[in-house]
Amino acid sequence: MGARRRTAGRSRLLARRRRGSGPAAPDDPFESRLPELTAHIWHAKDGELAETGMGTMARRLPAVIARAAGLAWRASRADTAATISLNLAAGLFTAFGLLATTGVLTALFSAGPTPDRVRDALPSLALVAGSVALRSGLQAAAGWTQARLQPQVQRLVELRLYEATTAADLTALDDSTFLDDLQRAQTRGMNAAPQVVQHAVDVLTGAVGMIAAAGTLGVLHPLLLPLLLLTAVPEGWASVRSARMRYATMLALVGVARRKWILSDLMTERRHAAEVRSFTMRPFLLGEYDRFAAHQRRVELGLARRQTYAKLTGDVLKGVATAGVYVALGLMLWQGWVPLAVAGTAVLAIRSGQTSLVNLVFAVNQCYEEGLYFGDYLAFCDAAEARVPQRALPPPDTDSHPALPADFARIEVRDVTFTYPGSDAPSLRGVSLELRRGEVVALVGENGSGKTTLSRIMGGLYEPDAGEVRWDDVALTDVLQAEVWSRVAVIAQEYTHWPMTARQNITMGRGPEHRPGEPEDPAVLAAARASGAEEVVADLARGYDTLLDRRFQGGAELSGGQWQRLAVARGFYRDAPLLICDEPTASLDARAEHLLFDRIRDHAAGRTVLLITHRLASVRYADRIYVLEHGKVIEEGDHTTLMAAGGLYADLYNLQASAYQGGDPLGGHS
Ligand SMILES: Nc1ncnc2c1ncn2[C@@H]1O[C@H](COP(=O)(O)OP(=O)(O)OP(=O)(O)O)[C@@H](O)[C@H]1O
Repeated sequence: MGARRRTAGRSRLLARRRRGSGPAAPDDPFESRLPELTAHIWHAKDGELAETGMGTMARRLPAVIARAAGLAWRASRADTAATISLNLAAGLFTAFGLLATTGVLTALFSAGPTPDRVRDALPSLALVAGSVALRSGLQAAAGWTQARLQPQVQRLVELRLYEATTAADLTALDDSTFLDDLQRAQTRGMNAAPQVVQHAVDVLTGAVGMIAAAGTLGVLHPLLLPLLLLTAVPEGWASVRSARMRYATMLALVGVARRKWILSDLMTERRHAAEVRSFTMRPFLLGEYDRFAAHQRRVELGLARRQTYAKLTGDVLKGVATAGVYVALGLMLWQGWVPLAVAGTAVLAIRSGQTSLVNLVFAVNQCYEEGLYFGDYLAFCDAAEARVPQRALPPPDTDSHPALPADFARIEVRDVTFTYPGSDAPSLRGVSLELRRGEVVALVGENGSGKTTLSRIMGGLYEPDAGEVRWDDVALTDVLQAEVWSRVAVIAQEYTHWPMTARQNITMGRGPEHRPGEPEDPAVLAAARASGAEEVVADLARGYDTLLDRRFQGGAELSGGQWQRLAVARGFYRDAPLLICDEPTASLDARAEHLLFDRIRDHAAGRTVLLITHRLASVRYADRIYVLEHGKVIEEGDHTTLMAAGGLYADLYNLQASAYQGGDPLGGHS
């Protein structure tokens, strides 16, 4: 008794601990220390599916099939037409074979000596054999064309999505709804497309098989038709019920499955590997994973049990229905409504129709499910295409868009205002500035003041909500995007570590193709020398041909500063009249940083540079400095003027200078 009370007390204590920071209950995977998760894209449609009845499905199915057919038609007209006609022809021969069977049975069941009866049956038997062989050949050919269709459909849907996402306005990719829809379309919807086509063809095959069997029965005797339905309904019911149970179970396991994905990502991805080890996360992660996996196993074992019951019930009902059919057939024979040969053929037709109906019901279910995800994909593509700016498209006639002037005198930012989608406050409010040709102009300001946003507007990545950027008298928003991007080189604050060779990381797919053994492109060498990437490449095993990604064999990994030198080389290589450098030295060592600013000044000869940096020692030589605060220009002038003004720039500059001179940075002026 006392022991039981102690145990109960301990359980309460454990439960309290679990509610706090202790380990969660092994049998309750939802009492976890991981954050609560929303429904995952992979299962986003399960709820909708679980609640949709067969009637609704049947009503909505034609639209899904029409979309699948349209897609297949665009992917390959020949294969689509062949798939449909081969399936129809196979159905025709199924019916023909069944009808010919009556001839065989009639001959066999007629009076007379057996050899004569067999001889009489031979022509019909040849017809049956011929139609079975033809049907098999047609079905095999249909399978082949169907298999050919799959990769063509896949290619079409992938291309459409990537064409839209790479051309969509950059602000679309700042929009969380757009990103959610993209993820769902990419990870689930895109794969659903070939599945929908496959299941739509299965629906067609099942329907054709059903119609063939039903047609045969109708020809034999109209009363036989309801018998087909009677036997097929229980099995169809069991298969749909079992599929529904699977969906309901998947739905119940959404949270668990998603957590398992997250945990498996944490345990296998290279980017987490060092922290998993240094923070000794292994037992925690493995323990969490095991609890979720154990729960999932329990639920799935329960599902297997219930599915077996459903199948058993279906089988019993099917047995009862089949017995009913035989009784009905016996009665019809007894009454002389059908001859014995027709009854024999009817049994075969009913069996064939039964299989087709079960396949049909299953295909309808699958087609509908994949159709929901495919609908997501289509909706996303439409939305993404609507967000492709006119200026991204190739011009219908070249005169409709002006070119940027080759020898501009100045670039002017006039009264620019910009708010990110979904943000309440504007990131830029009436910003105006000017860059004369050949100048180095610096943008300075505290974190979040709007420097990167402004540089993106000047680089033609965002369009301002109000105001404009002009190159002499040409407004940037009138020019084709590709033209703007080719005239502006950007060394971005956040740049991509392209999983490509060192050379490709500099040329970015431009310039002459490099063949093995050929001398290096002088432009690549010059950009690498100016940026300091030359030393990085010299240390690589295969020089410019080294693949910069450890995930591939022979791939190399670079340090943060080494990557930054390559990113700078990329900007220098693109010989554009305007160079935007957004924090180009954040990861560089002191010597590399000093050298880089010198080289940016050299590079500027004849070009215009917009330099964004927090290293104020490097901006003192800029021709003009603009100071941003909360999206507004609050100061402008050269270093001397701004220092004399004693405003924010002077404060920030003195703060940095005093830190180097050993003064008290918090005191400001030492
Ligand atoms: N993609 C985005 N979506 C919504 N808001 C954004 C986005 N990018 C930046 N912002 C907001 O816009 C404001 C300006 O950001 P921006 O990156 O231009 O500042 P910054 O001056 O370059 O800062 P830092 O010195 O830290 O690089 C910030 O308030 C930031 O939160």
